Amino acid sequence: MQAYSAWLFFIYNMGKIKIAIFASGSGSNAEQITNYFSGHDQIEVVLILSNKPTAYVLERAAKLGVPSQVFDRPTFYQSENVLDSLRTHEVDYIVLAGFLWLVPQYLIEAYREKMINIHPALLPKYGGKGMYGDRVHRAVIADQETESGITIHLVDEVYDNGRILCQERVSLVADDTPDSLAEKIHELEYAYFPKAIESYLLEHKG
Ligand SMILES: Nc1nc2c(c(=O)[nH]1)N[C@@H](CN(C=O)c1ccc(C(=O)N[C@@H](CCC(=O)O)C(=O)O)cc1)CN2
Ligand SMILES: NCC(=O)N[C@@H]1O[C@H](COP(=O)([O-])[O-])[C@@H](O)[C@H]1O
Repeated sequence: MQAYSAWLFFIYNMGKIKIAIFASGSGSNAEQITNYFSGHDQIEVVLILSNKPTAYVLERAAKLGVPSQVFDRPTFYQSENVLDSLRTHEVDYIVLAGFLWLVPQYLIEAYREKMINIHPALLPKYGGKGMYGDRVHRAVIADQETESGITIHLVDEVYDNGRILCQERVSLVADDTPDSLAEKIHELEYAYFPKAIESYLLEHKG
C-alpha cells in the first residue's frame, strides 16, 4: 500500500512547476510562500536554501517538511554545487526572500528571467548595495517619506536592477518606527508576494 501511495504522490507532483527559495534570515516570507503553494495543483516549493547555518528559515523548512541546504561563500561563488543541487531537484524558478548575498553570474544565466526577488521599498529609491532589512526602513523614515511599500522584480546581475513586476504601497504616519514600518511591509509581502509569484510562473510556464 505504501508503494502505491508513493507512486500516487509521484504522479500528482510530476509536471508541477518547482520553486527553490533562498533566504538568509527569519524566513517568514519563505513560510508564507510554502504554505500558499501547499496543495497547489501546478506549483510546489521543493527546496529552501540559506547562506547562514543559524538562519531561522532552516527551522521553518524542517517544520514545513521542505528539504533545505546551507552553503558558504566558496561553495556559492567558486563552485557550481548550488546549481547542481537545483538541477537535482529539477528547480524551474528561484525566489529570493530576504537573501542577502549578490547572486553570481553563473546562477543569473542559468535562471535568466526565472529568478524573482522582493525588496522592502519602492525601487528605484532605497535599493542597491547596503539596502536591506531594517536599514531600508530606517532610511525611509529618516527621509520623512509619507509612503513606502514593496517591489517584486526579476533578478539580474546588479542589486535591485531587474524588471519590476509589481509594486504595492503603504502610508507612513508621523510616529512610525523601523519596527512598525517593517510590520506594515511584511503585511504587504505576505498578501502580494505569493500571488505575484503564481501569476508570473503561470504566465510563463511551458
Ligand atoms: N544579482 C543579484 N543578487 C541579488 C539581488 C539582485 O537584485 N541581483 N537582490 C538581493 C536582495 N536585496 C534587495 O532586495 C539585497 C540584499 C542584500 C544587499 C546587500 O547590500 N548585501 C550586503 C551583504 C549583507 C550580508 O552579507 O549579510 C553586501 O552585498 O554588502 C543588497 C540588496 C539578493 N541578491
Ligand atoms: N533587500 C532585501 C531585503 O531587505 N529583503 C527583505 O528581507 C525581509 C526578510 O524577511 P523574512 O526573512 O521574514 O522573510 C523581507 O522584508 C524582505 O523584503
